[in-house]
Amino acid sequence: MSNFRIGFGYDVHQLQAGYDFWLGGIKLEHEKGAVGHSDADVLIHVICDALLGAANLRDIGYHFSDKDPKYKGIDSKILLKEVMILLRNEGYEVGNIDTTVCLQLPKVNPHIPAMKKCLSEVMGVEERNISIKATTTENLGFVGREEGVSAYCVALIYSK
Ligand SMILES: Nc1ccn([C@@H]2O[C@H](COP(=O)(O)O)[C@@H](O)[C@H]2O)c(=O)n1
Ligand SMILES: C[C@@]1(CO)OP(=O)(O)OP(=O)(O)OC[C@H]1O
Repeated sequence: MSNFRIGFGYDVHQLQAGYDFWLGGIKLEHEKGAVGHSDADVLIHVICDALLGAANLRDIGYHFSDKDPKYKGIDSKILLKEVMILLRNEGYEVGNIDTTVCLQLPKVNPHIPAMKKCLSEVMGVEERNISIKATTTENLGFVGREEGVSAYCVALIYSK
């Protein structure tokens, strides 16, 4: 009998000119990029938080402090790999994840296959178990004004 657990993640990063825009492990070409202590990949951050939450292992900032110079500019794929190790050390495997990126511009859809391939490799999880979706906020709020990007993730994990 498997033991199933669910987790949820939410994160926001500012968008500003002069920064790279990393999302789902790939770099998007855009006039603005995401601001953070790390590479500010909001999609990877919510995946980390949902997985950590599902395993009751606190959150991304608890494990990788945004005050620690070691993580300045770090590739979030490295953090996700670490989270997968923490998860598997506790005896868990990923069932599936479902994510939504809230972003006014640019369009995410054309990049979803590349993001899924990248995340599948980093996580060691089949692409069919990684869902990525996107929505604008119809020009409303900080996302609508193109001041920021947010994302949500739910994750199902299990142990045998
Ligand atoms: N940054 C985005 C936002 C949305 N999409 C896709 O467009 C569809 C319509 O967006 P609405 O906000 O009007 O619902 C949405 O369902 C996504 O398929 C996108 O690719 N990139
Ligand atoms: C990823 C970390 C660590 O570098 O920094 P940020 O890129 O600022 O991201 P955030 O989601 O705000 O917090 C988690 C931090 O631990």
